[in-house]
Parts: sequence; structure tokens; C-alpha cells
Amino acid sequence: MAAVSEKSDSAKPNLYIVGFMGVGKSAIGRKVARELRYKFIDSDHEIESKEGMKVAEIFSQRGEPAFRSMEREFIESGHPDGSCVVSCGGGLVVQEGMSDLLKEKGVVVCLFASPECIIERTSRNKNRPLLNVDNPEKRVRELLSEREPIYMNAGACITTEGRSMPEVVRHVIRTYKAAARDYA
Ligand SMILES: Nc1ncnc2c1ncn2[C@@H]1O[C@H](COP(=O)(O)OP(=O)(O)OP(=O)(O)O)[C@@H](O)[C@H]1O
Ligand SMILES: O=C(O)C1=C[C@@H](O)[C@@H](O)[C@H](O)C1
Ligand SMILES: [Mg+2]
Repeated sequence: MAAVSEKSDSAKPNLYIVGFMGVGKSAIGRKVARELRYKFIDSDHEIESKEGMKVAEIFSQRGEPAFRSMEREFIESGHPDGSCVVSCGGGLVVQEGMSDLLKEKGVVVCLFASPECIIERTSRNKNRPLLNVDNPEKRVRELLSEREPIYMNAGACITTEGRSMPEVVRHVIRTYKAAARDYA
């Protein structure tokens, strides 16, 4: 895990990017961090390097609840408190109390896309254990409808569908800068 930063970093609030699998949190977060000159952190990657296992292996060998505890620990104490763009795993914000915790820690932006777009994007690789089922389309629709109210209340919502990546990056940065000005 990344070391917890010096206090001076907290002058620039972290940006937390949340949303469903495949909406583009990792792809967009990396580019946003580069433009803001912030550190880029991806919760899935941080957990994988700490555990020495892929997310899918953590799910199959330790179980989903253990993975959720790792996500909580990462948010509570496993990353710097400022000047970072944190792309969160798709289910991280869904856990009880996590949405409020992220809002305390920084600015939260939620990316979204339609189920059709998500299905198309997530079909390109098999790294998402929750979608390694006989009917991933049905699973995407079920999970999305369960989680939608949480995502919608997590932070400013920005669509990644029908927009180029640079366009999404611009929207995210504009939203972050406006919210960061008001951030205590
Ligand atoms: N306009 C767009 N915005 C974001 N991503 C896009 C866009 N167009 C195409 N993509 C592609 O969609 C994919 C999104 O995958 P990505 O891994 O970033 O999703 P994620 O939200 O991090 O998923 P997970 O929750 O599983 O980590 C990437 O391959 C990205 O290149
Ligand atoms: O939406 C989810 O619950 C997940 C999303 C991925 O980013 C990984 O964190 C994992 O595959 C679980
Ligand atoms: Mg990701």
C-alpha cells in the first residue's frame, strides 16, 4: 500500500472516483491524475500488490467479505490524505458507511454508463470475478439496479458514454476543481 502522506498534502483534497465496473474509473483516473499532477492510486491494484494476488484470486481463495475488509482498510488508513486521484473498485462505495467516509476524505465523483455500454466494455477481459458467471449481462443489470441508488448519491455524476476520454477527463477536472474550492 502507499505510505500515508505528510500533512501538507491535505491542502489539496483527494479525488475519489467511484461507479460500477467498466464505467472507466481506472482509465479516466490515471489521465486525470496526470493532468492535475497528483499521485494516481487504484484501490484494486493497491490491494493486489499488498496481497500478492489478483482480485479474482482474493475472491476465490479468501472470499468477498475479506476483500471488502481490505478495501475498507485501504480507505481508512492505507493511502495518502491529499493530492491523490483514487480510482475505487466498483463495489467499494457500496459498503455500509463508505460513501460518507469518502465524502469526509475528499471530493467524490461518480462515473456512469448504460448497462449496454458496461456489458460491452467489461466483456473485453475476465478480471472481474463478479461477472465470471454464465450470464454476465443479467448479473450486470441485477447489480446495477441494486447499487444505483448508492452510486447516484455518492457524488457528482458524470457520464462516460458517448464522450471521448479527453472530454470525460475535462468534465471530471472541472467538477473536482469547483468542489475543491469549497472543500474545508
Ligand atoms: N469515454 C470513455 N470513458 C471511459 N472509459 C472508456 C471510454 N471509452 C472507452 N473506454 C474504455 O472502457 C474501459 C473501462 O475500463 P476501466 O478498467 O477503466 O473501468 P473501471 O471503472 O475501472 O472498472 P472496475 O470497477 O472493474 O475497476 C477501458 O478499457 C477504457 O479504455
Ligand atoms: O463492482 C465490484 O464489486 C468489483 C469491482 C472491481 O473493481 C473489483 O474491485 C472487484 O472485481 C469487485
Ligand atoms: Mg478499475
